[in-house]
Parts: sequence; structure tokens; C-alpha cells
Amino acid sequence: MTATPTIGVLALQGDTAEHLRVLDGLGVTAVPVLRAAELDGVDGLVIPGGESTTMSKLAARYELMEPLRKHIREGMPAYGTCAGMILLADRIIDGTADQQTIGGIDMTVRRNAFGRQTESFEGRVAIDGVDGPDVDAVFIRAPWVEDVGPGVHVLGQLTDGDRADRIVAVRQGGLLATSFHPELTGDARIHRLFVDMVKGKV
Ligand SMILES: NC(=O)CC[C@H](N)C(=O)O
Repeated sequence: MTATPTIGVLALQGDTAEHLRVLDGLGVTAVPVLRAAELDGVDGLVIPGGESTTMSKLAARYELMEPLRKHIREGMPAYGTCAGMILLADRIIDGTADQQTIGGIDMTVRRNAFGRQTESFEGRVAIDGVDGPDVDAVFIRAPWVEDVGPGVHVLGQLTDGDRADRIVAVRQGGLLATSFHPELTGDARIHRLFVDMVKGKV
């Protein structure tokens, strides 16, 4: 890898543009990814939020599912937000009958766990590996992590009220996932963490 990594953002559906903007601001080469061949040219991949069922259907249609699995198996770093977290989960609860994931993180993720659109909320979460004040986290029909295998590092949990202890950020090796959307808040610290992972610094 050159000093400036190239980070792809999966562009099937969801808020690809917001991630590209944040990554751009961090001085990496940020490119949308829509074809399997484009995966060969990236050092890491962001899987945005959106609709995980739609994204997995489109991934199948664009013949991306197997290439994505292969690259992740072979060590491509990836960061999934919200629907992207669902796509990186080895197991999901409350998916649709035919819903497939890319997988990679040994975790069970509960889809739409916090409720419907109207129950979307903002909270503050301390993230292991992110210095400074707690991260302002936006949850939109968000999943939470129900359980994790022994190789998964829990990076962040909610602390307030009836949502206390819910796991909302995890890392396993080069794979990072958050239930929330840091690309929407103007706080680039989690993207910076991912860039540092891609660079092999952390
Ligand atoms: N903001 C989001 O990415 C929502 C995820 C959505 N609930 C899903 O199941 O895919």
C-alpha cells in the first residue's frame, strides 16, 4: 500500500456520498465501489447505512456477494455502519427469510432492534480506541449486537436507561462495525480509527 490508502465505499444503496466526503476530508483516496473488479483496487471498504435487505439483493444482482466474502476472508479491512454492520454479521436476528449477509464478524446482530423510524435517537457513546469526548451517535432504525464470539472486541456500549449495556460498536481484526452513523455528525474520529486500521497502525 502507498502512504495514501485507497478506501472504497460500497455504492449499491444507502448514504455512500456522506462516507466518501468524510474519508476525503481525512486525506485518503475515497472511491465508490459497484463492481467486483473495483474491490481489487481498494485497501479497505466502508459499507454504508441504508437498507440491509435491499443491499444484499443488489449485491447478489451485481455479483458482488462472493467477491466481497472472498476479499474479507483474505483480510481486506472493512467498516460497516448500521445496515453495513448487519452485512458484516455472521448471524442475524429478525432478517427477512431470504436475507443474506457477507459475514466476517463472529457476532449476532438484531435488526431494527431499537424499534421503528420514530424511535430513532441520538446518544453519546464512549468508544474504545477513540480519544476525547464520547462520540455523538445517531441511531436510525438501528441494529444492536446481541452476542459476540471470543475473537470480537466490544468497543462501545450504551449506558442510559433501558438501552443500557447494548453493544453498538465492535471490532474483530480488520473489521469494524457500528450500529450508528458517524458520517452524519461531522465527527470523523471513527473514520480516522478505520483509516489507521487500514494503514496497519492500530
Ligand atoms: N440506518 C440504517 O442503516 C438502517 C438499517 C435497516 N434497519 C436495515 O435493516 O437494513
